[in-house]
Amino acid sequence: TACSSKYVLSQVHPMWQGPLAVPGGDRQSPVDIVVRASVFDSELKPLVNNYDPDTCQQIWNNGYSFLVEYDDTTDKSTLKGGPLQDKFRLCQFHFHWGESNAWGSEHTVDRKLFPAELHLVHWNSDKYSLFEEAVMEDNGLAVIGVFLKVGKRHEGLQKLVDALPAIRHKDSVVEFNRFDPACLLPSNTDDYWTYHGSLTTPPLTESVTWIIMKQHIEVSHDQLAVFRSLLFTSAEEDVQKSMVNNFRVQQPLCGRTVRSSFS
Ligand SMILES: N/C(=N\S(N)(=O)=O)N1CCCC1
Ligand SMILES: [Zn+2]
Repeated sequence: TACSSKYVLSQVHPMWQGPLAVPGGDRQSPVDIVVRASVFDSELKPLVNNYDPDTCQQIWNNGYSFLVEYDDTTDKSTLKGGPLQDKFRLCQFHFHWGESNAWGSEHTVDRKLFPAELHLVHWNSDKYSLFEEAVMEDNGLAVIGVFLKVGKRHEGLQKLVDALPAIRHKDSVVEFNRFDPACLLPSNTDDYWTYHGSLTTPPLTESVTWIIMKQHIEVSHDQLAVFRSLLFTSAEEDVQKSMVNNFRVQQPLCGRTVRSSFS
């Protein structure tokens, strides 16, 4: 099976040229969270997010998603608690979404797909001094996943949506300041699932402690439509391609246990 081979060839993904061999390959992401198979762990603590809006630096289109990047040269925007033993620094957040509201998330809950998923990427600053180091280590990264549903307009998201037309093309970047990513978290961050997995885009390294929020956030149809107005392609390319369906196919659990912080 895909779990036993030393090198698993991840599915040929339309966004990346050709199959990608992944070292190990038995703790890949994303996965389907089977609620009835998740194990309640009373040792799991509440998350402690401490984000400083002043560390927000820029928003840019990297040709796969759009990223909001934070200054991670000091411990100003941090995550600790939850399943984590160390302190982690926020370096960026980004989203994955579909061409329609029927799909778009990377993780699923009992096979339920959401129209989009937010990822807040942090790296272990107690153990490493750079993201590039941490990304290679099995306790190097922590990513918070939040599901998006279509409903009422998200006021906090609108500032970000208004910046997107300026970064329509791949490699475009604009300055973006004073954005507090905590406004994108659901009201309840005590209830989450957690498991050990990987990055869902290259380098696909198996260095991520995933923390998936049970409670989703709501954004409006129009806000999501602006995500879909972004392009995978740079301004120079003659064929423009809409940035949609930028999610990875689900990966085998390979015997991993998904724990829950709630019963
Ligand atoms: N794939 C990633 N994050 S994700 N989708 O696994 O959260 N990243 C690639 C390099 C920096 C973050
Ligand atoms: Zn992601």
